[in-house]
Amino acid sequence: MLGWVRVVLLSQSSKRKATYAVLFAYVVALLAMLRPHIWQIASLVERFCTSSVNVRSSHETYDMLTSWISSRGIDNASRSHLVKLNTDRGALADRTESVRRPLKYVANSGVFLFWYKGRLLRYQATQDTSGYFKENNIAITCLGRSGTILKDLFQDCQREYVCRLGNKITIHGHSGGQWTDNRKSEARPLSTVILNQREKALLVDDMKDFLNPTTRSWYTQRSLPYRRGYLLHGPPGTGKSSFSLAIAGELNMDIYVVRVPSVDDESLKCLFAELPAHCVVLLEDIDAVISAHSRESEAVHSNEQPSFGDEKKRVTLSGLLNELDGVSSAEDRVLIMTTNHEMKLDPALIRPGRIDKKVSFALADRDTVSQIYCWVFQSPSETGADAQPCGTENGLLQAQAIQFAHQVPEGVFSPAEILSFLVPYRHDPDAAHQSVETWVESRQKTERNLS
Ligand SMILES: Nc1ncnc2c1ncn2[C@@H]1O[C@H](COP(=O)(O)OP(=O)(O)OP(=O)(O)O)[C@@H](O)[C@H]1O
Repeated sequence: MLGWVRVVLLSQSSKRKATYAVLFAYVVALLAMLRPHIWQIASLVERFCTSSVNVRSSHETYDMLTSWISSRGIDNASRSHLVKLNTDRGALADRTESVRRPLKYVANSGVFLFWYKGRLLRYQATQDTSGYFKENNIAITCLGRSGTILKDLFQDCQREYVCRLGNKITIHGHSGGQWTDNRKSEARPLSTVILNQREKALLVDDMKDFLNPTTRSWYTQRSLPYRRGYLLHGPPGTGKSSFSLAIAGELNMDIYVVRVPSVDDESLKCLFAELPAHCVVLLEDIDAVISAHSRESEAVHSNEQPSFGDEKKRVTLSGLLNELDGVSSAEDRVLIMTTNHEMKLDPALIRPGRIDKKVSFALADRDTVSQIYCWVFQSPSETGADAQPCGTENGLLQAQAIQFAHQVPEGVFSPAEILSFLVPYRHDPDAAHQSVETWVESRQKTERNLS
């Protein structure tokens, strides 16, 4: 700096030299005066002359941003990294046998600068701690009051991320009132969920029709709330959850799964407030909701006073209805509820408008058993996304499937039970035929002993 000043002064006339010297002295004096206030000035500049975008690690946008940053090695400059298993969809697809659990390094704390489209941006990673819960945050900041460059950056991150997703959907779980893990999973083909063909086609068409843009404007023109609810009911292991995940893949929508027994009104409210538009919401085991009536009768019939800490908070019917009917529900979401106990549901919960279509998932009949058989034993070339179990092209397999289905009593076993019997015999169908009768007898004997 001083060298530069010397060069400038030497090349000028003596009158100019004096002017520059005075100017330089003023600048130095001004800087010296401002020195004690340098942090206040920096914070004022930050407050009034910058724009920023924040992302939280519990949101998928965090994955989008960190993947974009890491793929360009921008965060190599950071000296503190968080190491995670890389569950990005692209990373899973690229995964080789030798790297079964690819690692991903994300800048964990600290600040660094990087260039994007000719502008200098700041990356700042911090960690928020509230109680036991820790969350990483990233703020991207640019100079200037317009955040357009940041929006461009996030659009780039999103484009790249969606490109890598391919055929995968994100399954969002939750911990209490916060969406936590977002598992990326290859969309399960609908053909692998075995259900009465006609019933399945009607249900899928209904959902697709609901999501059609013309349907949306039809609802809007008539001021009807644009939502549609489905109730999938039936015994455990009949494919209700599997169908919900498969339909999310078919509709190319992410799915948000709420385990109703593990939330209360407050956490349900937080979860619904964070739901995006255009997604599938799956409320599992909806019969765990308690109505005001059942609360009262529980209190009357219980002789024991609940001791301190015994009381487990649950979702109340009114709490759930508030969320279903509330402002945050009026988006193009497909709402699916599942239950093993349809008869226990309060009529208010399943009235038309909240539940528009009910579908029964039953224990396996002959047709279901033979479809499961074909699905297990058909060759890999026949198990593509559009493959139908028991396609007419494989006559021998069909005949064996029908024979097997006659060895299993109808309406007794769930598809999950039949699958669990067949899978160990997947390379030996003859052994499956020989063992099935003994298996049926032993299962029925166990059932009799239990009842
Ligand atoms: N109809 C079906 N078609 C294909 N697979 C099925 C079907 N039913 C069950 N399965 C298999 O059984 C397992 C359990 O199924 P799933 O969780 O979908 O049942 P569920 O009805 O949701 O059970 P629960 O009521 O206990 O939640 C899954 O691995 C699934 O692949």
